[in-house]
Amino acid sequence: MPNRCIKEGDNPDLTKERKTCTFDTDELTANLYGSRNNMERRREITKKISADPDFADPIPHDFLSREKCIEATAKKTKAVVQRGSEFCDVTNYYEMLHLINEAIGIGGYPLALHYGMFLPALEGQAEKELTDDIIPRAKNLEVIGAYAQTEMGHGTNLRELETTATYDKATQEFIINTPTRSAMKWWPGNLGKMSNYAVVTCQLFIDGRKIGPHNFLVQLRCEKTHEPLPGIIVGDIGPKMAFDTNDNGFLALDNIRVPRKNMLMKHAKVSPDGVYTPPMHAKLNYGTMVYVRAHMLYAHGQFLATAAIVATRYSAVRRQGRIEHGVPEVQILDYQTQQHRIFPQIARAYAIIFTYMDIKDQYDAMIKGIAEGQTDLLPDLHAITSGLKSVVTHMAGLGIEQCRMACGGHGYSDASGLPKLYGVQIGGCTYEGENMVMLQQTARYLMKAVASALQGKPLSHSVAYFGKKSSGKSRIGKEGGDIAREHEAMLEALEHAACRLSVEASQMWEKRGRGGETKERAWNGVTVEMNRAARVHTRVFMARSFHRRVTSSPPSIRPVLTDLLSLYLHYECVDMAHHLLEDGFCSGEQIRYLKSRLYEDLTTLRPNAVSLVDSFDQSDRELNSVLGRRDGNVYEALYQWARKSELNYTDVLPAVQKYVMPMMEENRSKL
Ligand SMILES: CCCCCCCC/C=C\C/C=C/C(=O)SCCNC(=O)CCNC(=O)[C@H](O)C(C)(C)COP(=O)(O)OP(=O)(O)OC[C@H]1O[C@@H](n2cnc3c(N)ncnc32)[C@H](O)[C@@H]1OP(=O)(O)O
Ligand SMILES: Cc1cc2nc3c(=O)[nH]c(=O)nc-3n(C[C@H](O)[C@H](O)[C@H](O)COP(=O)(O)OP(=O)(O)OC[C@H]3O[C@@H](n4cnc5c(N)ncnc54)[C@H](O)[C@@H]3O)c2cc1C
Repeated sequence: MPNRCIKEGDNPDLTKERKTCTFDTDELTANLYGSRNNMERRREITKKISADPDFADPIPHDFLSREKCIEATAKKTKAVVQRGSEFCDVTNYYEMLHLINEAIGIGGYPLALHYGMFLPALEGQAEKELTDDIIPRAKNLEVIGAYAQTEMGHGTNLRELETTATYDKATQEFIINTPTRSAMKWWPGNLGKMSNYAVVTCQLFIDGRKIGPHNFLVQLRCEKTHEPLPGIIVGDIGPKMAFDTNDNGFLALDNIRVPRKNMLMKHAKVSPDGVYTPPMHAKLNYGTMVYVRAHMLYAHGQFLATAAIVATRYSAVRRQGRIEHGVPEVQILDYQTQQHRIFPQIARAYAIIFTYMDIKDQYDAMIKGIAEGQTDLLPDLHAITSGLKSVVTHMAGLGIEQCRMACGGHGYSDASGLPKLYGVQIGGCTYEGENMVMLQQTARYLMKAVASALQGKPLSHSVAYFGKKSSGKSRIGKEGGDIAREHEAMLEALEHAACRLSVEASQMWEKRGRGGETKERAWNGVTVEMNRAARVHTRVFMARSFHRRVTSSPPSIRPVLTDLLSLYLHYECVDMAHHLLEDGFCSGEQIRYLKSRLYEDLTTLRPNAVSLVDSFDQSDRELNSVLGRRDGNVYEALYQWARKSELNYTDVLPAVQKYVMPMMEENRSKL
């Protein structure tokens, strides 16, 4: 079967892997990106960018200072903006996303938050009077914006943000102020140096009454000189774990006046005479976060895919050790432990991307509903995206780390691309709401679902399975080799576990309440269990999404996807075996059966492993990894990469000349 990656001059082990492919890689790629046309468009963009001198990196960013990286990235950003339409349809979200990944990379760029949050906030929350003015200018990049919500002292607990916006009826303006050091905005991406505007989240005060967090458009810098405006202190928060090319910033505002229309008033409003009208749903002001949580699933699925590509290809190329005496050294991909480390990451990357597709459909339906005055889809979507954001970022982080370690010593080198990838990706556990906090949002929703299920009330989409009657005993291992029924048995077992954990957490919560604790204190005594239930529920949602996509996939790729789904479900069930065993729903024998099936899956997938990762269709530019390169010619490339280290510009380093050589000389002369 064709694997389109095969080319002459490639590492022979990789070519051999590609020849064992049992499916058409292009079919799978097209399925993953929605259509053949989308796949072709991605490839055209890659080809054009790779050949364009404006996007060439004579020195890899690994060897540049942060300032030099930012300069190189800003230059490329300008080229993308000015010449974007030469490469792609700039109005197409996915084409633009691909263009930016190819042209710039993942470490941040001056417009990341402008496009990722500033514009979405204005489009989703501002009303016409404001949008008519600012959105065309923002889209035209006459101005650049950030989303400034988090403060030094508060990020999670939005209710306690300290920045104030006080309405002045006399002038019909808001006065925006940073009252304390801890009230300084801290962390917002692209706020420090790039943006001249920001959407700033403030506590709204009218007539001395605190109303709660609302968003305001504030100009930060002069449009001509880019100098901060009077009363505004703004800068970069300094080096951090990754996102080197993003100027995450700080901001203090000294009683800055903005006109009334600068409040984002699509949902909540303040009239000229200071009358406040609440939004039709209390949390519509938090809509930008729901948007990002939904869309970041795609990015994190792709991050995990990158790591899986690197680890799989490298493991096919690297030969070390023997499985039996007297035979040549084996590809490390033949070790069962290596397969067990890497293959679940391949499956999880597919699962995350497929889940994103479902969530995107739900998100679009929710937005349509809001436009028609209905918010009924919001609570379910908020609950499931809070859980998915948390589970996916954590899963992807663990997966990338496994892939990095699976590359041995070279995985520790920046040449692999994996340390940087991990640094960027793992930020997702924190931003858009710290994971432990967001899981509690899901858990709250589960508690309501438990109550509804007990009362026989209707259940919404993500928790509909709470209404199913459990069979009491799992059917795992009893389906006589019928793979579709085996999949269903595993899904049923996971649903049973999620439902049981939710009910038990609810009972623990109630029990503490009956013991005299307030609801809130009792909640804090059971949050570990609450979050556990939320995680399992979220993993059920992902498993169902994956299952749905596989069973509806074209017949040509369904067999390989079914193998991948088998591995995914067996792995998930073994990973959550304790939840399946705890109440006797599954027996020890059934868990042993799942493990043996998982080991069979590793062997089944082995011939298709490289082709499955090739199907993610990430280019060498996107991978940015010497170990993961498509042609597999790793060792020569590794040496050429190291030669570019600034330590190798001279054979004798100035530091050695200045300190180390004299020290050795002194020691020699002492003898
Ligand atoms: C587009 C592509 C994406 C690319 C990604 C670009 C990468 C760039 C990298 C980084 C960007 C990072 C940006 C940021 O981090 S911006 C800052 C993000 N900050 C947060 O996420 C803060 C997290 N905190 C919160 O969201 C909230 O404070 C809270 C939800 C934790 C708690 O809020 P609170 O007001 O205290 O509410 P309650 O818990 O009491 O809940 C009340 C009620 O409201 C419901 N609810 C809460 N939030 C929402 C929501 N967003 N939508 C709908 N409903 C919501 C909640 O469920 C409760 O419901 P109830 O039980 O029925 O009462
Ligand atoms: C790379 C990056 C980019 C960012 N970009 C932006 C941006 O563009 N705009 C912006 O406004 N912000 C941005 N942020 C800030 C980010 O949104 C916050 O850091 C994040 O929401 C977490 O909030 P926090 O820092 O207040 O964490 P904290 O809430 O202080 O978390 C610290 C610990 O306390 C725990 N904790 C806190 N509350 C609870 C609770 N109720 N129950 C149990 N445990 C709790 C947490 O679980 C965690 O373990 C960014 C952050 C990063 C790292």
